[in-house]
Amino acid sequence: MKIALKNLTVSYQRHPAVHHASGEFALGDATAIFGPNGAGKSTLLKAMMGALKPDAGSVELSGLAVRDIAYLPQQSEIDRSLPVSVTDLVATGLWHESGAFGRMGRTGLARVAHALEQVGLTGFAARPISALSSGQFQRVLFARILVQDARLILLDEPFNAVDAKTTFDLLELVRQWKEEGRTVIAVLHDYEQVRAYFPYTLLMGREVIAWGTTETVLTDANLRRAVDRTASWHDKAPVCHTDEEAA
Ligand SMILES: Nc1ncnc2c1ncn2[C@@H]1O[C@H](COP(=O)(O)OP(=O)(O)OP(=O)(O)O)[C@@H](O)[C@H]1O
Repeated sequence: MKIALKNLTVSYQRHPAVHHASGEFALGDATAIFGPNGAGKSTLLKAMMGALKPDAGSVELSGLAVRDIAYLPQQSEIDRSLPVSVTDLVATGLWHESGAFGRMGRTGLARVAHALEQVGLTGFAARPISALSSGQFQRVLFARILVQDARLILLDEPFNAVDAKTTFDLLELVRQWKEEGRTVIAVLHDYEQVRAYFPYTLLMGREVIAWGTTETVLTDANLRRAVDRTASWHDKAPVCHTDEEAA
């Protein structure tokens, strides 16, 4: 198995948001993607799960099938007005086993119930998702990841608008996933969370500013460079002429 970026450039209207990123993620461990607003962190995650097509370069996910990848978008990107229950939503994590419109058997129901128990939401199974608080909804999304049983877990700002207790409980799940040998890659803004739970960090500033162990990456000098690089890349940055075009 290998999870790597190879000279990856991802653009919006050909203006690069992630520029020539290369490197390899630590397998069976947790890596934080860190950097200022607009540094290209979400764009990178979306490219990794295949929602955005690279302009150049590639994401190498060898040894992983689509079903092995779980992706949690930012809460602001999820429509919570859908008339579905907590159980319905968590059960969508089983789609690769039951099919998109397949019936969930007794085992599936038991797995959903167990996942809800693990995230502290026993008793919430029948609630509509529209009636949950932000923190409860985030617990439901983590339960969905639990039933999906993915080997690669991509999380985009999973603790935004989530209280301290919920954040702590969900970070403990990240710790559990690491112990189970899963690879976790999360966009985070909280320095302390990164230092406590994420042994590796990829620091972005539209480009890779630094990538390695968290203590070597999160230095004042690197953080300053990430801010400077991001600020100098405004949205009218020149169209990226890729290496292929130049050749
Ligand atoms: N759908 C889009 N269309 C055009 N430009 C976009 C789009 N999404 C992001 N961008 C631009 O790409 C750049 C990187 O955005 P991205 O969301 O990846 O950054 P980020 O590091 O995740 O930021 P934040 O911490 O604020 O979430 C930003 O300058 C943004 O303006």
